[in-house]
Amino acid sequence: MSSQPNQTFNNLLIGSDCISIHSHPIKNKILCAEKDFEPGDIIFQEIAVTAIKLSNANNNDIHHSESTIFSAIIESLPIVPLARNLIYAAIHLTSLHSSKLDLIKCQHGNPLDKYLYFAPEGQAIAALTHYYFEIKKELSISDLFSCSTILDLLAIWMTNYSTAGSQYHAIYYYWSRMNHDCKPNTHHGTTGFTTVDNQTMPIRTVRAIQKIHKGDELTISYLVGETNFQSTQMRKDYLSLHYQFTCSCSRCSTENEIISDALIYQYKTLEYQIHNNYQQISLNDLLTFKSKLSLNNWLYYSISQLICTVAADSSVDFDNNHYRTAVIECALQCVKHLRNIYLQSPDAPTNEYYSIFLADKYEQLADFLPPSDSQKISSYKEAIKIRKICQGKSKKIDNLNEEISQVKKTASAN
Ligand SMILES: C[S@@+](CC[C@H](N)C(=O)[O-])C[C@H]1O[C@@H](n2cnc3c(N)ncnc32)[C@H](O)[C@@H]1O
Repeated sequence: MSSQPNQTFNNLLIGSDCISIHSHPIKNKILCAEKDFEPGDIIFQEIAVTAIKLSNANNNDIHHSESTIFSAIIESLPIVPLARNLIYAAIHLTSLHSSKLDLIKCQHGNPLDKYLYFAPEGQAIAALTHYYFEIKKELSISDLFSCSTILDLLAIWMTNYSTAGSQYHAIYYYWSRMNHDCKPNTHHGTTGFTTVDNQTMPIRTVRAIQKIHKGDELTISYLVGETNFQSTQMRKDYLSLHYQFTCSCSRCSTENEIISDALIYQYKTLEYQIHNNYQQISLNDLLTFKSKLSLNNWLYYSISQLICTVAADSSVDFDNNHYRTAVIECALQCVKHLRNIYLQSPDAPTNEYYSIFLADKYEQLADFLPPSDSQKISSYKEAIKIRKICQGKSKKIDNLNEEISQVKKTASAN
């Protein structure tokens, strides 16, 4: 099921001349950059083609939620959101206007067969198949939708959707064309919602996290949390199981596998040492390790957390002042690097999670810096700025302002 819609579709808010879709012999379609980008640049911003609201109660976006058979299936499924969401997605797809369906049909979908062996996805698919004719009758689903059509659409949905905030799953015309790389060159996030035809639609923003040249493929990481820190083989197994491809990115290539796995091992060792015995970590180890991380944001983010932990632990007897200053400096560099990537534009944080993390870290590190260090004030200011941008999510702003004036007084007295 791969065709191109014949009408022009443009849900891009930013970047219509920055990206293009191309064919690829292995990956099917790929998204490419039409110009150069620096880390932190917005590449494109897009409104979803369609989205479903996931909460079971008061689900206005699912028109057919009163259906008895539909509710019965949902109730009979295991209490696993994924299984329920699949049924919601299937029913949602049959309620879409044909022009939207055409847009979705041109996306790539991996076969669903493999899911039949897994719970809960398999149970959802089996329940849908089993009850399909009753559902169809009860919901007056058009004859255009046979059970196999629905399963094809569901395959596309599962291969291409993304969560948007905590309540929505959505499909995007451009974003859903982005392939995986274990060392991706972009970062993405839901940066707002808008209303289209009385439906809530998420807005997705994609930013560069590496230098990108015109013609480069734009990639994201499909790995979640801890999978980023697994060995090459484990990452490959995960991607093959969930997305049905064998990863051949630079981090997974044969030449880099050993280096990549050694880095992960080093990271794990460092994490263990930091949580168990600070004194064993030499500053050199820390700095050398940090210098290797520049291209992987997940590691960068995690190492920032670890280094901040070292800097923050007041129980550590930092006899060696030089060590302490260097650890704080190292942590500040990490935090600044992350700030440049995730909050490049000073008035538009892309991701609340990172914003709060960064504001907290700036504040924490400022606490540790001596009053004579000019970075103390600038770090507090950075924390305040980020929190203010987050629309006053922090209650600490006033305290911080007071603290800054105190610090200024102390610094000028020195
Ligand atoms: C969200 S879609 C990405 C766009 C897709 N290539 C297309 O043609 O529509 C995800 C699917 O693309 C393919 N894919 C993604 N990353 C890949 C990679 N690094 N190598 C090979 N195939 C990949 C897999 O089939 C995966 O299930």
